[in-house]
Amino acid sequence: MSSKVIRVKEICRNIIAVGRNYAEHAKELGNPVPQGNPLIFGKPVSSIITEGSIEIPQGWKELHHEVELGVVIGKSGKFIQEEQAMDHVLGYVLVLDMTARNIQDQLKKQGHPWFLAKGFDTSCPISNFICKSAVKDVNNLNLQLTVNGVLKQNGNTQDMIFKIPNLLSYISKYFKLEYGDLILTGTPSGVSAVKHGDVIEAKLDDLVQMKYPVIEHGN
Ligand SMILES: O=C(O)/C=C/C(=O)CC(=O)C(=O)O
Ligand SMILES: [Mg+2]
Repeated sequence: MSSKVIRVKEICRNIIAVGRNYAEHAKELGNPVPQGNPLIFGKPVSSIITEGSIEIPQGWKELHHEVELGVVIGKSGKFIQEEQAMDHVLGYVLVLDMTARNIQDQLKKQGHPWFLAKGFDTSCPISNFICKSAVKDVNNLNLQLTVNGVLKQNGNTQDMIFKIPNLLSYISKYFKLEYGDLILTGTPSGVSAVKHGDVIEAKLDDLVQMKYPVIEHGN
């Protein structure tokens, strides 16, 4: 499998995202750290981009970057046991869970879903695929993100509250995981707003890096 190029955008049929999975990020937004079960939400597959620009819808003011480890499912499964969960992983991608924070805050106040704030076109830029066998320890991967060369996020997967086997086991109780599905595992602290003309660069250890310019419609 390692020699095969996997195009995640072409095989992905469902994106399931985890929120508040790093305590420092939950705290920086004034949110409680999840107790018991992970916080789950969705993004549409149409939000994935693999090249081009992140496009801010016209007039949106507070678009935050969230760098995250994405897990790509290789084997379908329902009610996956934690002990077998890693057998269902094909590999990984680096992901930006772009989030319109002010819109998310309004939606939260109204008790509405976050879908608009997190699911608009271009809100899920991803890197090239990384084969599972290329990753020595998925629980010790550095996630870094810069905006215009300035370091904003610098986290490590060792700080995830819910680790990958736990997440896959929990999610698969309610959603049958299929080949190509993408699981976003949450962002470390340091999220901040970007604007037209900014350039976001992110890297996952020395495994992969990616670069996305930001544009706003109407500029
Ligand atoms: O609850 C909030 O205000 C915000 C939560 C998130 O955006 C969660 C994430 O997407 C994350 O932690 O990565
Ligand atoms: Mg996120």
